[in-house]
Order: sequence, then structure tokens, then C-alpha cells
Amino acid sequence: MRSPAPPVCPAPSASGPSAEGLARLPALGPALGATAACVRRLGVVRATLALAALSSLVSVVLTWVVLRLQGHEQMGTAFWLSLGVPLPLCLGLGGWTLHLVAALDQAHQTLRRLALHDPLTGLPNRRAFIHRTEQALAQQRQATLTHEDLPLSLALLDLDHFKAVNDRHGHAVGDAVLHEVGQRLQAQLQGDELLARWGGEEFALLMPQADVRCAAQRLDQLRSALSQPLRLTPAGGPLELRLSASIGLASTSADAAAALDALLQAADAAMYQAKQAGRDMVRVATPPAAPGGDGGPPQAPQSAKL
Ligand SMILES: Nc1nc2c(ncn2[C@@H]2O[C@H](COP(=O)(O)OP(=O)(O)OP(=O)(O)O)[C@@H](O)[C@H]2O)c(=O)[nH]1
Repeated sequence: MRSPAPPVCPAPSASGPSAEGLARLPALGPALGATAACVRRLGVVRATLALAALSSLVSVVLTWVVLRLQGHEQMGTAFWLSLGVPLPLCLGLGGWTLHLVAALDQAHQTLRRLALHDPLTGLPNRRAFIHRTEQALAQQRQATLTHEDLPLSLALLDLDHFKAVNDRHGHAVGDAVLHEVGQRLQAQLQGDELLARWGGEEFALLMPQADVRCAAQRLDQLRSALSQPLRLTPAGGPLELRLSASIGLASTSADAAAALDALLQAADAAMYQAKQAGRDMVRVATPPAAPGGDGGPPQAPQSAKL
């Protein structure tokens, strides 16, 4: 008997809520809001400064012309005052304002980076992941209106026996391993996919536009990348580690769009089942068959090993 043909998964496009998504984040609290508004005014500040400098220049030239017309060969105090006072004042104030706005802009960027990234791995953090996933789900709901099929998958990856790494080699090595794992998984990403550190030794992966079969294929690729020996050179001497992860996958389609909480719960429960079933595997949260034959939002209790 012939086995079914493998699914043909299109390469994920970068058209969805990708890196731009982070740039479109709303202000995180009043402080960020104030600085963001200030940065938005940067264009107005620049234009005002340019106008002020131009008008100062025009006034200097006009004064010079008037004095020449009045037959003053020597430029008097009035001219030098008109040249000497407004122009440096305007440029000084303008430079100071620009400096202030640039400092606020930098503070805003730093706050944003801290608010949205995990300091250990440099990956987006849980907050950034949730925001992007909400965007992707909103896009999916939008697609439903135009009867487009826009699947979406997300997975939770939990490293296996990570406590043993810490216990055997120390917390610093554990930190280095988490950083390396983040880099390794990140290097595997395609298109719109987003990897985040979910917390502890757990990572989250968003695969917009991937149905369950394509997402499972991608996860197998990630799992095999993770299984390659990981070489570190800590102070105690070179180290080679082999790692694996238990992965829970939850998918939703446009006609059965699920809420983010439901998806996360389903992925988490499927990941827990992967742990219980022996680790180093992907478990899929399968949607229960609805009475009408339609799939509903994913639920974890029934899961399938890939
Ligand atoms: N080095 C380091 N360790 C961390 C960090 N966050 C969590 N951990 C450790 O990750 C380990 C997780 O342990 P467990 O929850 O028992 O999980 P596990 O040992 O991976 O076992 P299973 O998940 O059941 O396979 C604990 O030892 C935590 O201290 C971190 O940022 N750095």
C-alpha cells in the first residue's frame, strides 16, 4: 500500500505581522507613550528649526540691504546685532532641542528593547510573542470575512532534563546553553515565524500561515537541529552536550479560529503529554470532531505523536 504523499508546505512568506509587528507595538505605559509622542513630533521640531533658521537668515540679509540702501558703507551695530543675536540663539536652542529629542528617542528605544526582549537569549519575550500572535489571529479573523483559508500554528518547546545540565555543570553553563539553543532555533526560522523565550527552559514558536501538517514538519526540522551536539567552552574546559525538547503543537484554521488562551493551553497540555510519553517528541493537540463534522478550536486531551 502506498503511503500518502507528504504535504507540500509553501515557504512561509514574510508578509504577515513580522518584524514590523514589533515596530507597531502600542506604547507600553505612560512613560513610553510620552516619549513615543515626542519622537513623533521630531519631524515638526526639525521643520520649525529650519524655518526659524531661514527667517533669521532672511532678516540678516534684509537688514544688510536696507543699511546699504540708506548709504551706510560701514555695517553698524544694528546689523551685527541682527546677525549676532538671533542666528546663534536659534541654532543653539535648536541644537539643544534636537539633542533632547534624540536622548528621549534613545531612552524610548532602550525601554522598548527591555520590555520586549529576553535579556539572556536576546529573543523576543513572552509579551512580544503574545502581541504578535494576537496580531496574527486578528489577521486570521479578517481572512475569514473574505473566505480565505489562513491557518495558524503555535508550539511550546520545553528542553528535556534541563535541571541536570544546571546540576552537573553549573548555572552559568545552563545560561550559556539556553543562549545557544535560542540562537540555534532562531537560525532555523523562515518567513513570518517568530521564536520567543517563553520562560525558564521553555520556548514558544509562532508559525503564521502553517497548518498542522506543515507546522509538524517544521518542528521536526527544529527538533533535528536541536539534536546536533552542542559544544561549549566554559572555564572548566570544553563541553559537548546533547539536548532534546518536548514539543506541544496547536493549530487553528480560519473557519475554526481559536482564542489565544485556548491555543496556548492546548499547546501546553500537548507538550506535557510529550514529556509523559518519553520526551524528545512532538505532540499535536487535535481538534475534536464537532457534531457537524467541523473541527473546533484545538483541545489537548486527544493528542497524536508524530
Ligand atoms: N541556568 C538557568 N537555568 C534555568 C533558567 N530558568 C530555569 N532554569 C532551570 O531549569 C530547570 C527546569 O527544571 P525542571 O522544571 O525540573 O525541568 P527539567 O529538568 O528540564 O525536566 P523535564 O522538563 O521534566 O524534562 C530548573 O533547574 C531551573 O532552575 C535560567 O534562566 N538559567
